[in-house]
Amino acid sequence: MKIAVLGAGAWGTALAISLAARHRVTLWSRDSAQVAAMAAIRENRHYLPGCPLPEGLAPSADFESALQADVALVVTPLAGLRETLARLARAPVPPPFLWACKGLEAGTGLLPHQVVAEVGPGLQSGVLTGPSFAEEVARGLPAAVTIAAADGAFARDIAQALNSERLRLYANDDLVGAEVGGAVKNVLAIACGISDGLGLGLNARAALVTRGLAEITRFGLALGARRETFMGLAGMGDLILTCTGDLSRNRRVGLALAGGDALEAITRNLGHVAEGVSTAREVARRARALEVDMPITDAVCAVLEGQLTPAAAVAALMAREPKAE
Ligand SMILES: NC(=O)C1=CN([C@@H]2O[C@H](COP(=O)(O)OP(=O)(O)OC[C@H]3O[C@@H](n4cnc5c(N)ncnc54)[C@H](O)[C@@H]3O)[C@@H](O)[C@H]2O)C=CC1
Ligand SMILES: O=C(CO)COP(=O)(O)O
Repeated sequence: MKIAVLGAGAWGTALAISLAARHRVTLWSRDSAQVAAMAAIRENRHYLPGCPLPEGLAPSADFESALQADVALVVTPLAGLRETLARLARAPVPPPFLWACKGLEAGTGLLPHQVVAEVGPGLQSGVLTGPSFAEEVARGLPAAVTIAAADGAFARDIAQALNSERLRLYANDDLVGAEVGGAVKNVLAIACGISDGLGLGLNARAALVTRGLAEITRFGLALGARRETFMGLAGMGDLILTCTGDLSRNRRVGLALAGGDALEAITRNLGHVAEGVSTAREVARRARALEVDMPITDAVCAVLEGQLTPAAAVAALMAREPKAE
């Protein structure tokens, strides 16, 4: 197959490396200097250092040529999804596509498939999501993720076509559930980073992961998701990975907040996107409108907005009235 990966950050590069073992892959970046450097040194030194680009992977700054493919993967941060899709939709023959960004769009609070419905209507598409740190996928370590699409047959076909012995792909037709799992786990990873950074222990972390899953589930059900999706890779799988794995940028944001660093400096020094930072506010806003109770998300928002210190946010969570589980 010919595959276009649109977006050459850590995750786009890792997916391109993994897929290039069996397919011809073009890795598009909007930054032509980055493309020239990747072509010369066969490595994406800023976003994924130490992971060689294999032969079947061609870096490119030519969006239109890259799109002459059987399938495209949009792997920009969520903030770039709308403009990238608008360009894709203008192609003479737009290919079917997957997006791999996680979150709710800043300002609109839309899930990615709702952005897709506004800019890329009528095209076959779905989300690729689940527990998958870029560095591990690029090194060829085993991972399993989900492709979810409203059209379950499309999800199954594309999962079959892209599946490999390194990256196992499951299919799902619960698009909303898959997206909610991937979006909200980043907010909860910030919470776990805060808790671990404050030295609150393993019991506290297990409580946050478990009650966090309850928040994800309540929010997802209110948006029309299926409960069982949250027990799968896109739900519990990604939540556990991101809340406990130090490769997570969102978790690292929480750790640094607990250490007293300012949010602006943390995100500047990270060198990568941490989607939970902007998604937290959007989840809290939509949850309020839906009358869904999300106390951990609210506490993360209060810390991110500087209304509470990390320690005060934990104290506020623990001071809540006992309730039925
Ligand atoms: N890194 C990981 O392990 C994983 C990341 N993701 C998700 O994938 C998405 C991308 O993440 P990363 O690649 O890790 O981010 P990153 O911060 O490593 O790289 C982002 C890349 O996107 C480019 N970019 C930014 N805005 C753009 C735009 N408007 N148009 C085109 N390119 C643009 C940047 O120049 C950069 O190359 C995020 O939504 C993230 O949550 C999902 C699974 C795993
Ligand atoms: O989504 C991810 C793993 O599945 C990556 O998480 P971070 O963006 O927190 O690094």
